Amino acid sequence: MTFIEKLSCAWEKNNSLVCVGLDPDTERFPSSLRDVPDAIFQFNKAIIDATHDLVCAYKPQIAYFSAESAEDQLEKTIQYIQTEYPDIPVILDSKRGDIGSTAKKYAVEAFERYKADAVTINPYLGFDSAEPFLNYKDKGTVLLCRTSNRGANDLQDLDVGGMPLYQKVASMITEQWNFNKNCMLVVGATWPSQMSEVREIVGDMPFLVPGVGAQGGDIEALVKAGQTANGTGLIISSSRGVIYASEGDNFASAARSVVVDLREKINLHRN
Ligand SMILES: O=C(O)c1cc(=O)[nH]c(=O)n1[C@@H]1O[C@H](COP(=O)(O)O)[C@@H](O)[C@H]1O
Repeated sequence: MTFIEKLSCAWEKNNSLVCVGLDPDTERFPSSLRDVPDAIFQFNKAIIDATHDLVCAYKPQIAYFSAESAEDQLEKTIQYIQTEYPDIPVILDSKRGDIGSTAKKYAVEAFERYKADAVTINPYLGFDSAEPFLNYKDKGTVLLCRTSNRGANDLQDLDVGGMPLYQKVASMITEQWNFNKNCMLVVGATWPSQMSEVREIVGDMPFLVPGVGAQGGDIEALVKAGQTANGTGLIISSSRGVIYASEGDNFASAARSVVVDLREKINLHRN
């Protein structure tokens, strides 16, 4: 099964466009997890067990693991999802981007070491930097297009021959990079009008949409701007707003409540 097929099944099975971002910051863990040797894995496991029937994907962010020398707990987290909840795809957020020879190794890291179903990458080194990822036909490659942060417009809006750079990125990926139909784009929830412009360019290509919750993206606006005709096409990701809904021992049940609410708010505006 390809990544896109797995994602489509998860959208349908859980009636959900919600992705939970796993950005485990040990300083925000409840005191009961403070001196536990595999605390990061235990934290993630509790969040995953509490939300697996409500989501279409999980997105672990690699920096939260590597900063703590805890790559083994990233491997364990991905393996746990794939064993216990094999219908839910895992998007590794590592935003890699380098010359082809190095990119090959990054692709091996994402798809063979971590066995992620999809990975985020940075397209700004051009096609040869993305190709090693795109050649994994059954895996997904998520390319930065219009990021959610305030500084997104510093470079991504620059005029490149009559159109902003993010639109050029969107059309180049659609026309030239998507030969295995495994590309997706990051389009931040905080930019609904840019999101509808990108949707016009790319047809039904799925968007990874970070920026709801802690970054304040407007759910109604983004769903209306980004969904496809059949009410899907979006992987709407929230990390801090979900996983730190409570910093006490009830963090997992608090996370579940937030995801229930988020899924409902999103579904209200789907076609
Ligand atoms: O690729 C991403 O996931 C990403 C792209 C983007 O434009 N903005 C963005 O916030 N992200 C990631 O999405 C997550 C957002 O976290 P919260 O703001 O806590 O929901 C972080 O892991 C970011 O690294």
